[in-house]
Amino acid sequence: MPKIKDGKKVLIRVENLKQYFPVKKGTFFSPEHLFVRANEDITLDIYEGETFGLVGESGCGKSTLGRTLLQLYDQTDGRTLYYGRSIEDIAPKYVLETYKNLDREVKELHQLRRKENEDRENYEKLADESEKYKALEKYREIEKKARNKYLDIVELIGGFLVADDFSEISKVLTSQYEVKIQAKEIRDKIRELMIKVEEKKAKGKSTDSDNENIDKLRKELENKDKIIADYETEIINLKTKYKDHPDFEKYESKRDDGINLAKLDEEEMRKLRKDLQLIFQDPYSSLNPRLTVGQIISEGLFAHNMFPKNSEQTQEYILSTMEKCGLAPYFVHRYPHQFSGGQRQRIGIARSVALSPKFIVCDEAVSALDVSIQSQIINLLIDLKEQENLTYLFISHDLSVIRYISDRVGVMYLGNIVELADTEEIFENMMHPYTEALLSAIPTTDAEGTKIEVLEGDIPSPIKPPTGCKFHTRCKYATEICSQVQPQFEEARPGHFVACHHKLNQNN
Ligand SMILES: Nc1ncnc2c1ncn2[C@@H]1O[C@H](COP(=O)(O)OP(=O)(O)OP(=O)(O)O)[C@@H](O)[C@H]1O
Repeated sequence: MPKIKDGKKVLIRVENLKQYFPVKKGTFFSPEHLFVRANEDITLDIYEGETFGLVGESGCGKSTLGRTLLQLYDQTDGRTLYYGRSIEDIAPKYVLETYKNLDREVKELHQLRRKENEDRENYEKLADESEKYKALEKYREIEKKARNKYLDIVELIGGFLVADDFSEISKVLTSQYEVKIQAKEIRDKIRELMIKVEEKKAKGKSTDSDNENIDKLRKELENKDKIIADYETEIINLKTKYKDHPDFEKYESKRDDGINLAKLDEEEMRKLRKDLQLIFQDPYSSLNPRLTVGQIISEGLFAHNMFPKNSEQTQEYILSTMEKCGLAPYFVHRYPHQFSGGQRQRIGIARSVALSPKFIVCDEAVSALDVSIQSQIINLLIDLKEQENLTYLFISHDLSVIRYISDRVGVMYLGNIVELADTEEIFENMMHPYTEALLSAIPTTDAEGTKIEVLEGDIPSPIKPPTGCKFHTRCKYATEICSQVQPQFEEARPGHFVACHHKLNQNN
């Protein structure tokens, strides 16, 4: 069940996301362990069916964010929740671990809460401004850690969090979940066998034994579902024990069935790969030159057991996907080198779309193409989004493309999203000085002779970024506080988020 916010379904929720890359510096005898802080403290929701545009100067961390959401990197910290499938469907093991170790998990949460309180009191006591700023940063770090831990637990157990003793709760939740994992494995097996049956049918082979196996598995599955329902009754009964606690409802309402992508193991993530796709900038390097178009598109279909090999049904599906992406049917046996850049990008798109994904990261997907071809590919992406109910994270340094395609836009600077709002709101009523500078740097025809403002100064190093607001070294509005305190990313107007001590256009 997808999460609903402001009447819209959330597909991906990112909270306090961090992605650091280690770099070694220093001398041989005293190596200094440093990190490129490519993404820092990113919090955002991506809604089902929207195109979320991401802009910012080169190296600010756009690609890293796209790839981290897809878990192509092991994220350093934070939560990435996916609502496109149910927990039941994937039955990830991390849920079982949480249920099994509830007691320990909740103890860790209490420890973090104590530390958070200590750090807050310490911060409130300090008089010296500079020390106070440092203490505030420290307190905010621990506050985030405690919050993430709290959500990791409460989203899975809800009102049970009020309990003093978790042994009974842990036992019943673990027992039920173990059966859910078994049920999920049976469902996977049935799906695999059904594909096998289709393949055998296409070759004219007998499928009797497979059909028998499928029937057996279906019966087994029915049994498992009954056991799950029995445990559910037990869980409901157990809840009555805690229902009168004053905090029960508060915690119960925090239940959430988003899949925490960062906690999935490789095999679980592999199953979700078909949902979460990436379209690259360079169509040349992303296609295997030794495979024909048909093979390129079918590779994923077979890997994910979506279609039987050698069947007419599969061929028809491949041809219809090609047609949707503007590729003629006779291209099916051709190799990538026989196509132009735009056509190759269409092949890359067809390969992704064939998997019926839910979310696609388009990383500079049109940047390598001629301008005339760019608009064809952008329009193809828009059409596909409507037809297939897709959701895009559209990364581009080209502001006019972003404005054209995006429903909402996030502006990144040195690893942080500094502003986020509806597209027109960003372009007409930007509140962050960086957005203002970025937008005024758009090359425009300067007919009235107005000065075109270009962002001055080099981008600071993401290894040792400036303290406080990272943009303060280049910001014309910066004051003392900007160099000391990192501004909070807050909702300044409905749906308009910004992290700045001196927000622009506040009265618009
Ligand atoms: N795998 C990696 N290992 C180490 N550092 C990396 C890695 N990937 C990216 N970085 C660094 O992280 C920072 C953000 O890079 P990223 O490619 O995400 O930026 P970008 O905004 O997409 O830039 P561009 O528009 O130039 O692609 C850069 O400093 C980059 O050098």
